[in-house]
Amino acid sequence: MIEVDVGLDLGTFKLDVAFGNGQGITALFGPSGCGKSLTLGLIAGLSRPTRGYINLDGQPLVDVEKGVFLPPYKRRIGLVFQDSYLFPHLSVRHNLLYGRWFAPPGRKEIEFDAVIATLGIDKLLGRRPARLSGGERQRVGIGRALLSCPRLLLFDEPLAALDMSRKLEIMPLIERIRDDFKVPIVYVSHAIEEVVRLADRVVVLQAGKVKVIGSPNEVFGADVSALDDRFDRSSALSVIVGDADAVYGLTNLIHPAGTIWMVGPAGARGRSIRIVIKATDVILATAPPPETSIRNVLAGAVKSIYAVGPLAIVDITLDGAEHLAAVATRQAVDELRLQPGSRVFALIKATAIDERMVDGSS
Ligand SMILES: Nc1ncnc2c1ncn2[C@@H]1O[C@H](COP(=O)(O)OP(=O)(O)OP(=O)(O)O)[C@@H](O)[C@H]1O
Repeated sequence: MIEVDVGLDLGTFKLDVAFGNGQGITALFGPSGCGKSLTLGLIAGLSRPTRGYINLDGQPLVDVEKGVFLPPYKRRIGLVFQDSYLFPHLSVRHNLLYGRWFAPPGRKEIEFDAVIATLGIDKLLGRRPARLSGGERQRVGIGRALLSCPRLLLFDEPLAALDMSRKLEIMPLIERIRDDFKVPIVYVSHAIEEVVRLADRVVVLQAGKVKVIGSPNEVFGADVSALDDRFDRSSALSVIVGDADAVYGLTNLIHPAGTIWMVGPAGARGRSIRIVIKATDVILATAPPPETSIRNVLAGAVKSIYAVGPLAIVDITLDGAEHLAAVATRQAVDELRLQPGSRVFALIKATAIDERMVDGSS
């Protein structure tokens, strides 16, 4: 486990963060320039903090006050970046075996064949990186990091350069790495869908400081004041997969506030998954609508209303206690006479929820 409590003074930018992780994936999330990559660099040992300490599994990696600084190659931390920086003159196999050099003697518990099988890269072993697609390069980069038998994996926007279908291929692999190899991961991203799908806990950074720490549901479903990026707000809901409608290609999801239909498959019936709903995809009503084309009606009560210019963010406590954020015009909020405590029905188009929004992990 990692314990971080560090400061870094770069003159124009000051970083001051404290957080820990557990098993699974801890996401560092926040807007561009908030300090996510700097934090990863401090954990990896690519730069030195100006104050504080970082411990990994109880071992000090850096402790400014005690003058401790373990060099990066002794930390047993694997790195995966947006671009994997594979050695162009080496085959995929030799790039992977390069990662092996960093595994400590007698500690090769992560096996070459298992990594190849998990990442589906057996057919690529003889190729040079120039002949790989972006998604394939990322798989190899992940494999190389994993084969060093790291105590921790750091991912810095690993999917940012990939298109949506490549992202959908790689995300389950990251989940399998978490589940099969049990290596804890610190994952930097500013893509909310990725974070909600992958993260077990989220550390939200803002202007170099930790703003909030919690599960995706707590962080993205919390008070609207928890996140500043208000017009990019989304909520994470935990649902159980119900029946699929093969004729129409829809899947029924069960939530205490109502049933939800989504487009496409969501995996096995009875599975617990998270879905993400953008605040701009939610329409508010004060009574359940009669006949409409809207499939999804979730019941709840207004918790708070936050006005920003002509718009308002309405934070709803759904029946069953999860939160859902909606964006509406202030005019609509006034006409509906919404105020904290008002009974409200959130209408969400089925097309707003699809397989991109589904957590495939559980
Ligand atoms: N060596 C440096 N000297 C001075 N300022 C720096 C240095 N490196 C980064 N910064 C600044 O520190 C801030 C945080 O940078 P960082 O790369 O951690 O952001 P980030 O949250 O990872 O952003 P992004 O999502 O865009 O990658 C930025 O304002 C950046 O300009």
